[in-house]
Amino acid sequence: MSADGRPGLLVLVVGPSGVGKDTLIDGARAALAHDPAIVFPRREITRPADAGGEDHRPVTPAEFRARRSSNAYALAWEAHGLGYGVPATILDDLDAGRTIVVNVSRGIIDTARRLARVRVLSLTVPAEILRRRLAARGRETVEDIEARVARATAFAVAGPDVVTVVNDGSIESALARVIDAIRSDAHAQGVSSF
Ligand SMILES: Nc1ncnc2c1ncn2[C@@H]1O[C@H](COP(=O)(O)OP(=O)(O)OP(=O)(O)O)[C@@H](O)[C@H]1O
Ligand SMILES: O=P(O)(O)OC[C@H]1O[C@H](OP(=O)(O)O)[C@H](O)[C@@H]1O
Repeated sequence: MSADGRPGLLVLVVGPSGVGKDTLIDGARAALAHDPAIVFPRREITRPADAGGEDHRPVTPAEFRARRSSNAYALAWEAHGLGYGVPATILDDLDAGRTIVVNVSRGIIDTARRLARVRVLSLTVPAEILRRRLAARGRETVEDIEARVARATAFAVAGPDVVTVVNDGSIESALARVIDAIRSDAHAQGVSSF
């Protein structure tokens, strides 16, 4: 149980843009769909619904600001010129002892640690692979891709609750590691490379 008494577990999937967070979360969601104790919340983002990528709830910048100030988000941040919010309903799930799995900015890890017991899944790959993956994904312009690669090293992710997964091999091998880390309730630690 966390210091604030919430019995659930908050699994934060973090890492630079293009590292594979959404891909691995999608795979884990499909593999764990039978388990009602594991929740994959839908993020709210100031990005059009048809931009590609995850199934998010699109909000306007004004709506994002209003919802953020009325505490509709348990976690909220801005990155890449966009606003992101994780709905406050995750707090009810954490109170009920569920496991939440969500893609968040590396910048809000400490804030999340004050909400509940946290396990950080820190995904990494070398910058050249990031650039190649972002270009192949095709959602951003060349300028945006360079800005995202530059941001890759903007944060240090550290702590006893961090599990590092190097996603430079097959998606399947990284997914197996991610699913293990979501399911195992003991605090796993260390680095796995595939
Ligand atoms: N192990 C892998 N091998 C090859 N390609 C991969 C691997 N993991 C992810 N990819 C590909 O890399 C691209 C980026 O992955 P994804 O969109 O999941 O990254 P992300 O971390 O969620 O990025 P962002 O933060 O920008 O949303 C996708 O096209 C995905 O298919
Ligand atoms: O660099 P940091 O702050 O860790 O990550 C910032 C954001 O980058 C990605 O955004 P997107 O889904 O590509 O728009 C992640 O989802 C995260 O919200």
